[in-house]
Amino acid sequence: MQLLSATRSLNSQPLPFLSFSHSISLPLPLPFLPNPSKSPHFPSLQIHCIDAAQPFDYESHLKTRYIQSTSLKIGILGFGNFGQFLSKTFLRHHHTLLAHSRTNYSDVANQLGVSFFSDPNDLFEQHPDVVLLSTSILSTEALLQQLPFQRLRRNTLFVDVLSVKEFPRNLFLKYLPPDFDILCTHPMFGPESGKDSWAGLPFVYDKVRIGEEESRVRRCDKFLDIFAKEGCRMVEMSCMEHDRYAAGSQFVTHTMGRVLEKFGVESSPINTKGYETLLNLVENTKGDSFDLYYGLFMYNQNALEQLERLDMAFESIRKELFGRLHQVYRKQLFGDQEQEEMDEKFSQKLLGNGSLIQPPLDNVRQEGS
Ligand SMILES: O=C(O)C(=O)C[C@]1(C(=O)O)C=C[C@@H](O)C=C1
Repeated sequence: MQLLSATRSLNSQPLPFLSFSHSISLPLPLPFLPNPSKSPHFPSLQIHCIDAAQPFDYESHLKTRYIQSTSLKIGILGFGNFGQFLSKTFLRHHHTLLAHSRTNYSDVANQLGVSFFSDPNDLFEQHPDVVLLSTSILSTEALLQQLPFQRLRRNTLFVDVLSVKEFPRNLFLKYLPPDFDILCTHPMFGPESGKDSWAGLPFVYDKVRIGEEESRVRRCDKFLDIFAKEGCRMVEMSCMEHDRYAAGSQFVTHTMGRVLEKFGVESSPINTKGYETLLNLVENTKGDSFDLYYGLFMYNQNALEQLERLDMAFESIRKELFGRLHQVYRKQLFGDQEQEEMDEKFSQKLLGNGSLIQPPLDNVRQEGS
């Protein structure tokens, strides 16, 4: 079947959804195109015929319609490393992005195809569907206190991607107008761990407050879909549960990374695989700001307990090591019988008050000398 298309000559726009092709004379009437000889608006319209152009155009038309129906206007507050990292993927999913940050990131934003606003008033006047907080944990409350919510549409969806969850949840509930929807999320990855792919990486979310209207439910789902389509492992859990798990995993990871950095691990010519893992851990933790680490500690109520557990675990390991060492010395000095008695006493002491028993090395040496 021969299908029709049209082009207009220089200085004019191509007609929407019509393709270019080679010219052939037209025996058919064209009810949907203006007659070039009669129309003053299309002075030099040329009519062309092509094969099989229409299905292609129809497809692209459908695609455009699909993108329009699934695309969101997302305003990102905080356009540092993490905000930029997320934007790249959001853009691939054809969402429209607006950004605001204290620092002027207009050049980076331009390069990415994101509209940058140095004033949040201007961004909010664009009426984003979603406002995404990608701020540091420490600056979040100060920012929320200053935002001109009145410039937004009445039921805007607020989302955060902070590494702690109860804290932003409570701030949202405190500062956002009651009509706004709230989705708290935590992508358990970042610019380093998610640089090649997000496939299989956990994405935690809690629909804290989503209105019942279909459009609001759909808007939230469209946002979550970005991560689902990237292959993330979608984990719905309460903010409280998240913080409990994250203190025992992410916070402990960052702590160990920082401890080892202070300790001064260095590559050697005979690195084991395990040691390389430690070196990588230090590298990864170094890449994250101390503000992030401090935020993980200060704004997750489970973090202190985990720090204390780490301390206790370290002491316990020391005790185990020095306990054995002590046994070896006693055995050398007093033989097996004495050793058995000592073993019993020693383990009772350990179990008793759990306090650290200093290795009696000096005593042993003195006794032996
Ligand atoms: O990939 C990175 O760059 C990260 O540091 C990601 C990392 C982490 O691994 O702790 C840091 C912050 C986010 O909350 C999630 C994960």
